[in-house]
Amino acid sequence: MNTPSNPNLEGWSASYQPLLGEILPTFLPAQRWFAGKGAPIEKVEFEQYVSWPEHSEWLLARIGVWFTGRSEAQHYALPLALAWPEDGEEKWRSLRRSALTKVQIQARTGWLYDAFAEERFCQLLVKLMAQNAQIPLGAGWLRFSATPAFAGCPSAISEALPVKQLAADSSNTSIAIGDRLLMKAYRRLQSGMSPELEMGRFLTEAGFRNIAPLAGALEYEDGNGERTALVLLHGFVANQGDAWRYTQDYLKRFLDNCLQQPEMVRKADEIHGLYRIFATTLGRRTGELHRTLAQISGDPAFNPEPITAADLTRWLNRIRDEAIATFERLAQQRESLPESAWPRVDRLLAARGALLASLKQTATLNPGTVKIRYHGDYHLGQVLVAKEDVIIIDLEGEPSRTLEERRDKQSPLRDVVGMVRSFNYAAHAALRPFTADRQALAPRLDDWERQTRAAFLNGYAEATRDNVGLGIDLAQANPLLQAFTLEKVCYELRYELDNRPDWVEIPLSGLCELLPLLDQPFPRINLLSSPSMESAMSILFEPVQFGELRLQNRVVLAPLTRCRADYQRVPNALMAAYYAQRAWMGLLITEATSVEPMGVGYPRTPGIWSEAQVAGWRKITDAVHERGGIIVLQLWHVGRLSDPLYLNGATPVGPSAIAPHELSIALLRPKKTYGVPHALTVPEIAQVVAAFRQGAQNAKRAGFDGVEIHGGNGYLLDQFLQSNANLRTDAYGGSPDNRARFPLEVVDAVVEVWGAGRVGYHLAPRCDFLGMGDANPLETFSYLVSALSQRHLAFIVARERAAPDSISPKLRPLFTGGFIANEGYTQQTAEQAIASGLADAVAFGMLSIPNPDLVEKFKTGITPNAPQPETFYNKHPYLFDLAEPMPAEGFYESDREGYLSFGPLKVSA
Ligand SMILES: Nc1ncnc2c1ncn2[C@@H]1O[C@H](COP(=O)(O)OP(=O)(O)O)[C@@H](O)[C@H]1O
Ligand SMILES: O=P(O)(O)O[C@H]1O[C@H](CO)[C@@H](O[C@H]2O[C@H](CO)[C@@H](O)[C@H](O)[C@H]2O)[C@H](O)[C@H]1O
Repeated sequence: MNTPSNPNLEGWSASYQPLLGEILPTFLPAQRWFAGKGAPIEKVEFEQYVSWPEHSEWLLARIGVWFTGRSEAQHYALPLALAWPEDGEEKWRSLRRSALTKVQIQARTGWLYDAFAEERFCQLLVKLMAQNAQIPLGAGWLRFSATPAFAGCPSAISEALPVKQLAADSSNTSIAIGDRLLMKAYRRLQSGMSPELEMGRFLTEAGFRNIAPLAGALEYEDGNGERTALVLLHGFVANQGDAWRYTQDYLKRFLDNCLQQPEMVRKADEIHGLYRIFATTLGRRTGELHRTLAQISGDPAFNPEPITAADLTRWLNRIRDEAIATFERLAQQRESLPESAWPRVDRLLAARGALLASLKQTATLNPGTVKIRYHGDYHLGQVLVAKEDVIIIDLEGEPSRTLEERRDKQSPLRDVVGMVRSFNYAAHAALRPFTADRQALAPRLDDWERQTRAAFLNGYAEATRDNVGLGIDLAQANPLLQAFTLEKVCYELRYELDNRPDWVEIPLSGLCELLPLLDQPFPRINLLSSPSMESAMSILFEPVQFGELRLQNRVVLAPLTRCRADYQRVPNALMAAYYAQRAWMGLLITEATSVEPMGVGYPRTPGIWSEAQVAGWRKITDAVHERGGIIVLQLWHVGRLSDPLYLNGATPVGPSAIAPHELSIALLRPKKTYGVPHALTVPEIAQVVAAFRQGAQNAKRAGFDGVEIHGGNGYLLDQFLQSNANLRTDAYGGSPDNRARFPLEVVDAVVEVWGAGRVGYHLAPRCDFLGMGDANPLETFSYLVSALSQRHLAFIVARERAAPDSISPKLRPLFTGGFIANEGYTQQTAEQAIASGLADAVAFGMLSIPNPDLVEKFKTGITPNAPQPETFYNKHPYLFDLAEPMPAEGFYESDREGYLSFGPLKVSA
């Protein structure tokens, strides 16, 4: 290490130790440009310095910073200068922000400060560039240079232009030299070709008009000829601020207006005209930037190249590694984040495996575009608004990456994704101050975001349409976009964890919005219809707690008989895929699952009495949990709704020996009516209760989050409850409390296993299912629901189409747990039901079958696919032919139809 030789600086050499030991370790982390925030500093050293010829009080220093537990140091440029009392009060005041410490030199007391705050120092740098000067430093040289663009600013050296440091909130230090030049001083030093210098030269030479022209540079060249950029000089662009500020100001005015003039709300589509013009221009200029960078110039560092399979694999591996590291950090820092962020953090951590797995599928897809040099850290803050146009600045790439990574050619879609994410950031940030009106304003910001995104993409498409390498239809879902979005949001999350922990909610919600996309044939994202903030604000998407179950949203999968298990009633991999696809729903209630062999009444419905069944279900619960979903098993006994065909020749059982009146056996052809059941004796009733208890225990071993007891739809518990099927005269028949005795015994047995907070109950108060009827439904169901409430069950599902004669509104106040409405609901009526207090959540049955992405469809406003009833219960010709051999996987290929495959999912703008 050099030692200072200049006599004027010798005096403060006494300050080195405190400077290195205390002052710099405190000063550095407070600087926005310091990249080592959060890591404990072990030591700081001067690595190189030179005092300036003719200016002995200026020192150009390179410092090294070492961190505890890390082998690699970071290097920074920190030119230093001294100020004395005789420099005057005004100068002292102006330097305050840049001061490091007071120094005592001989008899004088002065301040040591960052020399970029010194006007004459900056002016001298410009002058030396104009002279293409060279100054020896250590074994190398400081090399100053000017480009032809500098010639446009001759006055910059002939006049002593005023120097003004721009706001400190930046990765580097930017200094305006009059209104002619903009000097950007790099702080963190990385040796190698500077991407910003290289890009600036290329684009300036190519005559691209929407950047600030590169005018000059200062580089250090070491003894081996390796260069490090220290300062860049650009032409100054008169501007109205950067596009981030411009957008925030615009949105603040818009939101204020929305509150003051609510009638504007209705006209939201019409009112962003001017902003849309801006966004279109931004898109067009972005496209033109990429077009210029995609020109064949003869410079191998810039020539476009096709994207190869090896590129894709490399990129996706990097995205995966970064995502893993990001999730790791998220897990470590969870506790330090605001508590409101925890549910999202937990959901993401639970779903990380599925998110990462989705990348594998993307690897095989050829995007059909070229790879080129690109901006690399593209967001609204990187664009200056200049008159009616935009100027793109800061072409240095993501500061946290190595120079080589930043100079790598990539898909320009990365920039497109960067800007689209920035619109989302802008909407979230604009909403932050409006805490009291969030609910009302969020949909308005959604409108704005959607319109802005579409205008930007249209502008981009217009500028790149006829370019063979770039012209890609962004309205078409493109799986690479999802991978790049994942990459970008992970970057944002790391950035916010390091710099602005109170902003982490923005990338966290960005990541959560990617989760529902995993279920599509291969992960797809459509920039024109990606999930929005409005959705996040809809009441359907608010989390809710039912007992011990925490639902991420209020869209529940209704239990649906699908007849896809094997002939031994063992759940298979097909079923695992089906449930995993729907893991994004707030709660999955499985298809009805019989607790004992006497409780079955349909072909290929699953059971939960055998070990093979427990193992089959375990695969399903694992698949759902891997995606962060929660799933409860519906425990079932069909009672009299069966046939000896399913029961090894035995007679079905019921409360009384009466058949459902002339009712045909479901699915059986040729048609046949249900027979008269055997009336269960009291000891037999106890055996059925025991079978439910055992089923509940088995469900626990199969990894479920809870169970739902099937007490509706005309099955055994409902047969006991309703007066037209129960003619008993013992303790299980007669009054409502007697008829409810057996269902409640089942409840108590199941609660013993699970605790009430994880048990739900299914009922059908309309009494019109499968031969049911009650003399006084309101009295009967009120009794049962009150009894369930006293037992503190987590939830009930009331299957009853909403109509003037519904009794659900009367039952709802009797139950203190979660009330889930069901049958025939649409998104709109579901929202109304929840908003009016009629329900806490809504279970969707038929709509969930052809729409595994129902939550996403609701969020994006895409019309759900229509149900196809002919495929509900499996159209396989051997449905009833138990002797027919089944493939080892436990399902036929044709079982997929209407179950896992629905053709391409509809995606519309
Ligand atoms: N050529 C220019 N003309 C005028 N102002 C500029 C110019 N370049 C940058 N700026 C201003 O300096 C700020 C920081 O520039 P930028 O290159 O983004 O620095 P950083 O790399 O530190 O983020 C910009 O937001 C803008 O206000
Ligand atoms: O300082 P840089 O311009 O190099 O960029 C860094 O800081 C940005 C924050 O200022 C950060 O951008 C993120 O926040 C923006 C809003 O403040 C938002 O518009 C961007 O979309 C979001 O990525 C950027 O990522 C970081 O590199």
